[in-house]
Amino acid sequence: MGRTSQKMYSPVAGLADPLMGNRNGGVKHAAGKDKYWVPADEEELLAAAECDDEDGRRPLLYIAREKQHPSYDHQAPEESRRAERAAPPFIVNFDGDHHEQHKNGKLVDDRNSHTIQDALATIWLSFEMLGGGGLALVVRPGVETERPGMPSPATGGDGAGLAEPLLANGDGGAAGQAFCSGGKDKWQWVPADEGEEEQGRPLLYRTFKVRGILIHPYRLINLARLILVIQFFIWRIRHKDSDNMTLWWITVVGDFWFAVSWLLNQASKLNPIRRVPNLELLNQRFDPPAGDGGAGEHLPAVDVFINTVMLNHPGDEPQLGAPASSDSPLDLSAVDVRLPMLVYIAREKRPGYDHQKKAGAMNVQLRVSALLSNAPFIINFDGDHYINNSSAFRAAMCFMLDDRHGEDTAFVQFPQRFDDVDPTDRYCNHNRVFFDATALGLNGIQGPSYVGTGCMFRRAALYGADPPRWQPPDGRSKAVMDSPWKQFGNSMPFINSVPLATQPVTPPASTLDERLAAELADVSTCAYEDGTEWGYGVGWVYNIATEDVVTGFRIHRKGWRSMYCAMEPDAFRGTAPINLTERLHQILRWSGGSLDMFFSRNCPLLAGRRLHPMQRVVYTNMTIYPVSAAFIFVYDLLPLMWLSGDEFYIQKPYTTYVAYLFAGIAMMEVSGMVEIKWAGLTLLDWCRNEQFYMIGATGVYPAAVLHSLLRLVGLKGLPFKLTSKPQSVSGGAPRERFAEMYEVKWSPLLVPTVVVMIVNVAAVGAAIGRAAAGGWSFVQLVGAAGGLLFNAWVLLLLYPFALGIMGRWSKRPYVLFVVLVVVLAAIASAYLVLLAVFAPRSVSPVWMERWSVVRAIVSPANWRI
Ligand SMILES: O=c1ccn([C@@H]2O[C@H](COP(=O)(O)OP(=O)(O)O[C@H]3O[C@H](CO)[C@@H](O)[C@H](O)[C@H]3O)[C@@H](O)[C@H]2O)c(=O)[nH]1
Ligand SMILES: [Mn+2]
Repeated sequence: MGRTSQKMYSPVAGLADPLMGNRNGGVKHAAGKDKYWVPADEEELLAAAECDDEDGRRPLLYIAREKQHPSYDHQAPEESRRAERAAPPFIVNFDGDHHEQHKNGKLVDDRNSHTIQDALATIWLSFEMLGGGGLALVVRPGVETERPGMPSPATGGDGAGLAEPLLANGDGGAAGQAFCSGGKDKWQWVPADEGEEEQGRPLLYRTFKVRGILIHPYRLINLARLILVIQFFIWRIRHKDSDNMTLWWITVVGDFWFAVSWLLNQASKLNPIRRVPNLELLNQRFDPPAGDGGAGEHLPAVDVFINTVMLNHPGDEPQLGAPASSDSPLDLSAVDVRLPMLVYIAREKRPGYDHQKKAGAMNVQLRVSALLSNAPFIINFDGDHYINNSSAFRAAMCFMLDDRHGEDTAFVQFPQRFDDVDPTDRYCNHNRVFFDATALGLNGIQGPSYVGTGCMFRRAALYGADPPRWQPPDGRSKAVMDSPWKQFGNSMPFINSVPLATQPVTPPASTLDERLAAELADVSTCAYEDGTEWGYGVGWVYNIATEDVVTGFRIHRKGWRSMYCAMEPDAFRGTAPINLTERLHQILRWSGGSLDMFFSRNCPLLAGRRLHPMQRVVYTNMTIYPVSAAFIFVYDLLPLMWLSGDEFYIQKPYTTYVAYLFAGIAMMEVSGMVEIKWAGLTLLDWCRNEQFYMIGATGVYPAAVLHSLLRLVGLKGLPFKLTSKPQSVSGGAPRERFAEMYEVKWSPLLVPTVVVMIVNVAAVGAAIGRAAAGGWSFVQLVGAAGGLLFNAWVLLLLYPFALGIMGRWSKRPYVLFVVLVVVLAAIASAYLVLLAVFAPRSVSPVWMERWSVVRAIVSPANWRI
């Protein structure tokens, strides 16, 4: 398909000014490659949508830039059009469940609409599988009416809520001050940076620490627990007394591992830090409104990366937006608008080349954007996430541009928040404990880990540069300048762009001529990365299921910091898997990937001294945690003992052992209770977290351990599945709410947890049978009660799992209890019968008498009538 260069840049229907790259004008490409490259136009987009085979995907580049096109909506459902009209000027929304977002008219935060325009953003969409159906992108041009901290029509003239995004009620005032004093739910936090303020430096963000009345008891409890744990081990070693020494050893090792993993997990939580961006100050310093003399600098540019992968979308075809026309809902004639450049990339995929999934797509975006806009900052979103608070980009800028640690800050991570999770959050999709407690602990060290989406990066950090605080005195960053082609590949324009990526303000994007188009095509090929450091030392990291944690780790390892920014309304929101099996596969991917990282050259224990010692502890915990599950699994099966005829004790004196365990667990739980206070969580959030940990620990984490062992001996390991998302169906009958949650999808991953459940229920039944048989001493009774407590605890933790495998029945949870009681009664009586038959002496005479009656009735001798 030869195209003249003139045609290449001519407008196509649906876009006012698209610039399409194709490689035909290029000079670098061997003719043999041609079949992988096609001109990008509308028909091709449609054709590509139908091509969803994994290998041999053709690359596609589609560029629309600047001005004039008011709406670019792939789905263009009537609802979304209405929302567009109702909402203020500038919206970017990319989300798999677009329709739902519009339902309540609450598509995005509608109070401010400047983010993208102010930050001069460029948007890059990378299609893994051009499916369009679930993707909706609405880009609306900004109108010069409102600005954070200024009266805005959308907030009825009260811009205070914008100036202080962390104040839920918008009770503004000087940023940070009101946050700690006025906010009624924020009494837990006090300023921690007063000294810095005195030096008269402008603080683009404020730092808060937990109020002493909470944090001191918290630390004290954990110190006490540490002492208790040490005491416990001394006691156990001194009392090598057990009915079964093998089990004794297993439990000593197991308890020791639990102690270590508890320490790894707890240590990083002791100094939680919250940071609050001061948007008002940012606005004063940068881009002051017209009439202010215009003395301020401009905010740096941001490239916005969005990956989309469509899964199971039944025959949805992308629709390109309607051409701008007279009945367009927006009249832009009177406003000064600048629509960001919009680039669609479907990179080349070719048999024989590992496309490296998301990491591969990110790296192509990194290169293509370097050639077109080369913004010093990048923000990335998964296809299933969208922007919810348009002040978010500016909030991130507060951290990047602050005088204190700004230039050493590689990324600003926002929490992941989710829509359409059932209200009880049955499978802990919200991950509140991580995002509201753990992350704040990391914030007090070197910074939060990168979690894959909703994260603003400094481009140079992704290229492997050293942070200024670790740069050699001669000012040259070795990592970036040494033999650049070996690191970055052969594209000279790309290599030339690298040093410019650190400039605060990016020069205007280059003009898209034929040579550039060829270059863009070239950097999107599979072969481009051959023999380079892409995926290793440069960009997103390859060959791992959790590219996010590793990519963040490599950046921290170089000595960069990161910042955590939770704001209200949530900066970004996304979708989560609410089906049990999907959720388990998700955490299998995470835990398997994490363990792979531990056993790789990116092991945190191997990192150099630039990694903060406590940050090393954090990453060690983050990668090795699945190992605990091996022990948890064994412990969960210990109740099997109840089924054996004889009773025995793992550790004697048994009551002391139980007392230690009880005290240790109680202290841990109390510590958790204090933690939810300062994290602003509910008891339910916390319970769900405990429950889901146990669910993972019984089935998924052991599988992850198995996976890593397979990989260690050179096998392939387990295959990881992509998370499938709740599908939104446009039109038709309204779907059942959370239908996906009630679907039972069998998978081997469910089996171990089912086994643990059966064992524990059976143990309780047997214990009841035994107790009923009578003849127990007091000590035996106490032992039995302790055992029962353990069983009940395990079962309570597995409750959401039980609901999950009940499918639709879980809408009536009482069914579960009826079944439980019936099963327990059945097991208890069966156990009693077994005892009567095989060990009559251990059954009390009363039961034996009854038993003889029963036997007489069922005895064949009496069957004759
Ligand atoms: O071949 C692929 C696969 C995935 N993606 C993108 O990766 C995202 C993450 O996949 P998803 O199925 O949503 O998995 P989650 O478990 O929800 O993802 C979490 O965990 C991943 C690491 O396992 C991180 O990359 C994600 O950012 C993080 O949200 C998708 O939305 C896509 O945007 C691609 O671009 N290409
Ligand atoms: Mn996701």
